[in-house]
Amino acid sequence: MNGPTRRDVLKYGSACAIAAIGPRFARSNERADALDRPVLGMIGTGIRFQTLAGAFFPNADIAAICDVDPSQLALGVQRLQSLSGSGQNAAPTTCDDYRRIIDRDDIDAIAIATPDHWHVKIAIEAMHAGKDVYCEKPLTLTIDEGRLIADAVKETGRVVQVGAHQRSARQFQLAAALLRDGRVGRPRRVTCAIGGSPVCDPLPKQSAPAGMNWDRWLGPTPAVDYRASLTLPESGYGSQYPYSRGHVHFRWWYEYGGGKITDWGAHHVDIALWALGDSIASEMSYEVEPLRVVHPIPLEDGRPTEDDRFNVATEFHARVRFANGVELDVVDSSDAVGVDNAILFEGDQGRYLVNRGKLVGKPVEQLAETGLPLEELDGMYSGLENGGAQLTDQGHEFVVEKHVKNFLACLKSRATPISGVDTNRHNLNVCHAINVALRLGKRVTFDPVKQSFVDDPLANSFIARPSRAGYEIDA
Ligand SMILES: NC(=O)C1=CN([C@@H]2O[C@H](COP(=O)(O)OP(=O)(O)OC[C@H]3O[C@@H](n4cnc5c(N)ncnc54)[C@H](OP(=O)(O)O)[C@@H]3O)[C@@H](O)[C@H]2O)C=CC1
Ligand SMILES: O=C1CO[C@H](CO)[C@@H](O)[C@@H]1O
Repeated sequence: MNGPTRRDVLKYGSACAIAAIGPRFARSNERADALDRPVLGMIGTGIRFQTLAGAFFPNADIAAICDVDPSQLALGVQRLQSLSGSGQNAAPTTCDDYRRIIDRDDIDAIAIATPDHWHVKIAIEAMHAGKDVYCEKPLTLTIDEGRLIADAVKETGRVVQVGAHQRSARQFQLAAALLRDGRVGRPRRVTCAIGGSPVCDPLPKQSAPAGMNWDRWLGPTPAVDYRASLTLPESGYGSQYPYSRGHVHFRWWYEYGGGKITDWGAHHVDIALWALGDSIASEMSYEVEPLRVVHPIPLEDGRPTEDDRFNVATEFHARVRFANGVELDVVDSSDAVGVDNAILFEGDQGRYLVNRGKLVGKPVEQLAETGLPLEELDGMYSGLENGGAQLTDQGHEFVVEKHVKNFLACLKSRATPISGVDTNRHNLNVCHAINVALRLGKRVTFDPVKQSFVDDPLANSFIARPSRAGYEIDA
């Protein structure tokens, strides 16, 4: 069955426009075989969609796409058409309500590339509707969302891959394995340089872009006015869109994201903790000290006092101390590591550095003599391929497609993907704890077993957030 059912139409009425923009997919194969080429629905057709579509397209049938903004949806359709060339297999149905996708019986899995405040709600509802889920990073916006999504994975047995795709890149896998194999001795400190978050001038209130469903964009977050700059930013990710409380720049508002700390912490902090052994963030209490922090507006009890401009920390240096003595530093600047964006691993016998372009340092130079840390690579994830003598995977698209293929393989094997919910959510909680310490400007201690901050009611007020009426998780 393709497209909306009668039940869909009765349930959601005409408010959700479905536009069939071409011939639909015909599914001739049986379900088990179909997982060789699963049918996918993609939710959120912004910048990330462009890359994800390219990664999924050769490996799955993209049957439906969804976005709350018709102009984004049109870009999504264009992208699929250009991927298909001839137009064959590039005719998804389109809608502005993700429930139309997760209710479809012919869709096996969904990919979520919406802003962060929608991730967990859509993912949980999709799992309960029987879908496997590829969900972009950062998986959660709060610590409690991590618990909720982990429970949903247990209850439903669905496969979930988080889009923390650096785990699929050879150089990050090797970097983690080298630390685990003791190639720099006993780990002392890992430093993640991730760059600061941007600052903006006050943004005037405006009508939301024509056709955009602003209420649905806000979803579970408080109802507020749309705001956007009248000019384009000079540079930076998403600089083709004006600064706004909305498209792309949602990252720089605590209501919808966590600034660089979660936006890039979801990559580098995850890799750092993978190297340190994963359970480090799920079993041991850790203390977070905000060594340096600048917010663009005053905060009161960690909450922004103005609502007309970005509010996340623009400059920061946080130190996380684990009970085993290892330290994790998360910094905005390159001072500590010498390049803008990288992870520096330091042990009592040496150091090395990794980022998306390179893996360098003495233990890397010595690999020809010492050999690859094969046992450690095997232990990190059973599905990890031995990449031979290769040290890096170049090319963002190539790595994302590897990550997508790992997800698709797990749809068949039902194994946990390389970036599964349980490890990911605990690692991301370190980022959430850092943000709480930065927002409160004080040291906090997080107990991952109890999932709460120790003796700290104010810090604990950040563990969960209420959902706006009508946008609670429907499971
Ligand atoms: N793994 C990685 O390396 C990367 C991951 N990402 C992640 O991908 C996600 C999207 O980021 P990005 O593409 O840059 O952001 P964009 O704002 O470009 O894209 C998000 C899209 O989702 C739409 N949207 C918002 N709410 C909903 C909803 N309820 N249902 C359907 N669509 C919705 C937005 O509409 P509107 O146009 O109205 O805003 C927008 O078009 C983020 O979580 C980000 O962290 C991003 C880049 C790289
Ligand atoms: O990898 C990435 C590239 O930069 C983007 C903007 O900061 C991130 O969201 C993304 O995860």
